[in-house]
Amino acid sequence: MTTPYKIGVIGAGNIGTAMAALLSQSSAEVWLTARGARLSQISAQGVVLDERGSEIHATPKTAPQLREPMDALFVCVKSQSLAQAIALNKAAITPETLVVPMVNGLPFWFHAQADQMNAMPLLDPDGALSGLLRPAQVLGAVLLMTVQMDAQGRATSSNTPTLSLGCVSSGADDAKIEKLVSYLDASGVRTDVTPAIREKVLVKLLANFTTNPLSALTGAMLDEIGTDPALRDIALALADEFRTWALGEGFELPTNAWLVDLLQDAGAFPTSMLQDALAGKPLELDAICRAPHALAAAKSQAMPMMARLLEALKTDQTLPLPKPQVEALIQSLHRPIPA
Ligand SMILES: NC(=O)C1=CN([C@@H]2O[C@H](COP(=O)(O)OP(=O)(O)OC[C@H]3O[C@@H](n4cnc5c(N)ncnc54)[C@H](OP(=O)(O)O)[C@@H]3O)[C@@H](O)[C@H]2O)C=CC1
Ligand SMILES: CC(C)(CO)C(=O)C(=O)O
Repeated sequence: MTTPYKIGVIGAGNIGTAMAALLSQSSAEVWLTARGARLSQISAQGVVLDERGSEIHATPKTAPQLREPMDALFVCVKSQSLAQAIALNKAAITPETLVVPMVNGLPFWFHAQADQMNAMPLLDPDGALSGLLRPAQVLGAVLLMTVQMDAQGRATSSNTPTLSLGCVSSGADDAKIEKLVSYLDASGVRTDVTPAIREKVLVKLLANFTTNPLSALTGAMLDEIGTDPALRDIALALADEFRTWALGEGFELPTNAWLVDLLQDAGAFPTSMLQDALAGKPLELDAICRAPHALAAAKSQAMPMMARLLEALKTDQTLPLPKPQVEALIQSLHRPIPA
């Protein structure tokens, strides 16, 4: 008997549920981890993904944590839970396992080189990620997919999943990556392997940095941020700050005209951070906002607009803010920044 190709998916939220359902369409043995009531639910009923009207039902193997080595691991938790999730599932990770963190924001591996992770403090606070993972086994990922799960645990995806993968350092095993891509292809996940994964991450992060905290504070949808002059000015000031930092890192990012088109075309879509704010969940502020802000500060580049938004997000008020407070905030964000 041949040994099956084993893929672990950590976290049965929006993305993990969708990935487990899709990957179960290939011949891989798929494991999905969850906790509490969600673990009981997926163990009893499997997972369901509605992909633009066609339903995928799948019954991946389920567990609270993985206890055997995997060929590949997709880590589908929020960025602030990444280190803890990797540590909890370390039995699944051998030096041969490909590990794909599927999280938004600046990745912990962004400054990885050959055999050194050089992880960023805010993104790997206790060094767990650098301690457990070799740079050559980590694949950077940019996932273009919009998934939302209802109270019954049924996930709905409104677009065809598109995934860009890329090695984060030299020394990666191309044959292993090709094999993983063949399972993704068989799952209906359109995948490309790119040498420009850092640039792709920054292009997506440009959109997240400029819209996510602003939407969480104001409740604005993407098209509103792209259309309302007061909100758009704030978003474009944030884009200028982010673009300047990225240029210092060696990456030239798309223009403000590109960003405005993207926002206007997105329609009345709530950012992932606004969705979290509305659900009372913790926000991915470290990976999306604080880490770029801290890296810029380390190079003596101020990000005054982001600093003001982070200050506004420090309060323990319910988000989004009530309308009068939103108006006051927008006015204050338009005041000149003191020298
Ligand atoms: N939703 C989307 O359309 C998109 C999301 N992303 C990004 O993908 C990442 C995941 O997002 P999303 O799926 O929406 O987030 P969710 O909050 O829906 O899912 C995260 C899941 O991880 C679970 N989890 C956390 N820690 C563990 C653990 N140690 N063991 C098992 N499960 C754990 C959570 O469980 P519990 O509920 O128990 O905490 C939750 O079910 C984020 O970085 C997001 O920004 C990227 C593109 C699109
Ligand atoms: C839609 C987009 C690009 C907006 O920032 C996003 O990825 C998010 O909200 O997480």
